[in-house]
Amino acid sequence: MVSPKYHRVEFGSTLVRALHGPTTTDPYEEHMTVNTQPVADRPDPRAFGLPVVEQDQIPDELRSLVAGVRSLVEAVADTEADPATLAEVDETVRALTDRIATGPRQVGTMVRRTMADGTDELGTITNIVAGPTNPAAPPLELERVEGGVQGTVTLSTTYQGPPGLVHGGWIAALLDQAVGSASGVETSPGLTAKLEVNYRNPTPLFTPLEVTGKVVRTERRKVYVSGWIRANGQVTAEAEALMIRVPMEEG
Ligand SMILES: CCCCCCCCCCCCCC(=O)SCCNC(=O)CCNC(=O)[C@H](O)C(C)(C)COP(=O)(O)OP(=O)(O)OC[C@H]1O[C@@H](n2cnc3c(N)ncnc32)[C@H](O)[C@@H]1OP(=O)(O)O
Repeated sequence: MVSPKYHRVEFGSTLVRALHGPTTTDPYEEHMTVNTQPVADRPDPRAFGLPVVEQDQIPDELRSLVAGVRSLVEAVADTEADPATLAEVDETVRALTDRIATGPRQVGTMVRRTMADGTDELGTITNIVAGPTNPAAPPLELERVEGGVQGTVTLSTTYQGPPGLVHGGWIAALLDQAVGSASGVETSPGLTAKLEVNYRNPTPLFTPLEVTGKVVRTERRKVYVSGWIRANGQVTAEAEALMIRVPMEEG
């Protein structure tokens, strides 16, 4: 049973009121048996009023559009086209935006994807680091490894801080995602209470970055997780994080 405290959960500016805990007949629970955590100990987003989309149900056309818009953002960020061309493209982009603006999805819409090893993972569909429908996300696709998760991402100038380097805030964002995901798949989903980042070496753009999160230990709802970013085999940043799992018991 999800704690009453979490029957009111704020996701950004939206107050999500979950009126009922998960029901025992919910088919969603049957999909969660891949995880080591017993199904009853994992929260069902729908009990919080949050819809769940299956990642493989996202239309190929939307995936392609997301990738195209990501390329557009990169092209815009770096363009030196002449003003007449810019004005023409601006008008076209605005017209296209009007065509696809069907209204926002419900804030907090979740996506469930199955990792390569068969583990199910839940995330928000527009998550800024890994959301599959978010062109502003790099995106980082993490896979299960022993004790946590790992994935590779290559960042362009859209993520630039110092010349040729990834912005420090984005380094923290990648690490936050990795530790959050590691905690989620190894235990159950939670929120980051603390994230300490050590920037050991510059993190380069246009270079495959290996991003890792591994659970170190768990104490009740507290999950201690470490994270690393490596470029060309060298650690560029590391993190120590404390995740707090969504409570499943009263109190
Ligand atoms: C349906 C489910 C959906 C889930 C979606 C997941 C999506 C994931 C996406 C991933 C995206 C990436 C991730 C993101 O971007 S997460 C987004 C960034 N993080 C946040 O916004 C979190 C904001 N903070 C909070 O909401 C609360 O403070 C939390 C939830 C963290 C704890 O408040 P809560 O009232 O629940 O906890 P409690 O007071 O009962 O304490 C419990 C225990 O924890 C210990 N403690 C607490 N805080 C700290 C601290 N700062 N240092 C040390 N210890 C701390 C406390 O002493 C106690 O210990 P003990 O007495 O047991 O020893």
